[in-house]
Order: sequence, then structure tokens, then C-alpha cells
Amino acid sequence: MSDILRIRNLDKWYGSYHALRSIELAVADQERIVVCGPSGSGKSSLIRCINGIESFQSGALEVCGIALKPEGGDLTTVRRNVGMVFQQFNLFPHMTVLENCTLAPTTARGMSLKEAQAVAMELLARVRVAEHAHKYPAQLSGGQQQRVAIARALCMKPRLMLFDEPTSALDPEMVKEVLDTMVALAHEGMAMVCVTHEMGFARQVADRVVFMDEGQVLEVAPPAEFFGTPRHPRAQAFLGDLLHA
Ligand SMILES: Nc1ncnc2c1ncn2[C@@H]1O[C@H](COP(=O)(O)OP(=O)(O)OP(=O)(O)O)[C@@H](O)[C@H]1O
Repeated sequence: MSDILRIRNLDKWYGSYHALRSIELAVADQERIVVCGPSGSGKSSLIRCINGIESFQSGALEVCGIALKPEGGDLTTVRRNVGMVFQQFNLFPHMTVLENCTLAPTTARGMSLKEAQAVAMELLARVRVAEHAHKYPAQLSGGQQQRVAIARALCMKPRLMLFDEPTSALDPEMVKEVLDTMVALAHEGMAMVCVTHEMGFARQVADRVVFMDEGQVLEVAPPAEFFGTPRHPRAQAFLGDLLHA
């Protein structure tokens, strides 16, 4: 299988702060990666670089064989191939659920409104929120809004989905419905890079777990290995802290 994402020797600074250090990561088509690590370890920065919304200073980043510019902002290429779901849903509040889902396909992909609506309704049904298509985001629960955000990202027919702590802003009772949606997506073969502390999800769907600390990738291992006997002492400490949290 070909790589859908290739990151080589990537470094990122915020001013004088070295946030990402020599990151190397390749993700194959249909592969599921879970990224974990302590707060401030650079997980969001990495995801945001992959999505083209953050710049990086050196190294190379390729999505579907297309190199992203280090200065960021190369959004057309990225939007065609990469869907992103954020912690804070990020739906447009003044648009209905359906309008949220049809905006990018009609503007960035040149789909007709009719076609975009048909695609959106199918995806909204798949994440079980089709009956809310004509409501505004504020009229939905957090879990429903996040499932809409997933459907909205899927409307662009991405080849890779990025998730940045998609369940951490949710009330506990809504976490499962969002994770179930993500598990279903993973089982359908969607390639994903998912920042999450939901280790049950990681065990269930990840092909590999990536552990980051202080801007570095310190360990990459299949879940059975990572959760069994993580090699790096800082990964061991991180998992110990999670268990006692
Ligand atoms: N826009 C920014 N300007 C300056 N520093 C930043 C900026 N964004 C992040 N940082 C710093 O870079 C480091 C990595 O942040 P990042 O958000 O990528 O970590 P994270 O692992 O996702 O953390 P968390 O789990 O808390 O979300 C942190 O020390 C953070 O303070």
C-alpha cells in the first residue's frame, strides 16, 4: 500500500520555542494512527501542520504525494485530501447543519448544490443526525454537533481524516456515540491520524500508536506492544499517569 502521508525531519518553532523536533512519520493508505502524549508535547501542532493551518520551518511534509509548503496556507491541496475534526466542533453557528456540510463541497470542490446536498444527507444519515439537517448547531447536543463535524469533513471525500481530541470537550455520556462513529469509519478503511487520550479506542482500532513528548516522537508501536510493554520510560510514565487519572 502507498503512503498517504509522509513527514520527514520536520521541525517547527513558535518564535524561539522548538515545538516539533525532527518528526519522522509515514502513514499508509487505510492506516489508523493514534497520537498520544502529555499536554504540550506537540500533538496539536503536528496535526495542524499536516492540515496546512500551521507553518513549519524545515523538513518535508507530503499528503497524497503532494508536498505542502513550509509556510503553510497551501489549503487547496490539503482540503481536497484531508478532513479535520477539532475538539471544539467548529461548526458555523449561523448555518444549518446541511449548509455547514455543503459549503466546502460547493465552493472548493465545485459540486452543484443538489449533488452536495445529496452527499451530505447520506453522510448525515451515516452518523445518525439526518433528522437534524435543518437545525442550527446550537440546537444540537455536543455529541450530535461532533458527529455533524465528522460528516462535514467526510463530505469532501477525504483520503485522510485528522482528529484532534474530538471527544475531550464532550460530556462523558456523549463520548461513546462519537467514538462509535470513528470506529465505524476506521472499519470502513478510512486512513486516520487521531490525537486522543481514549486508549480504549487506540486499542480497538489503531494500527500503530505514536507517543510524543517535548516535541519528539519517542515511540511508535502497535497497540498490543505499546500498552503491554512500552519501551520508552516516558511512555511508561505517561501510561501510568493515565491509569491513575
Ligand atoms: N500559537 C502558539 N504560539 C506559541 N506557542 C505555542 C502555540 N501553540 C502551541 N504552542 C506551544 O507549543 C507546545 C506544543 O503545543 P501543542 O498544542 O502542539 O501540544 P499538545 O500536545 O497538543 O498539548 P495538549 O494535549 O495540551 O493539547 C506547547 O508548549 C504550547 O504552549
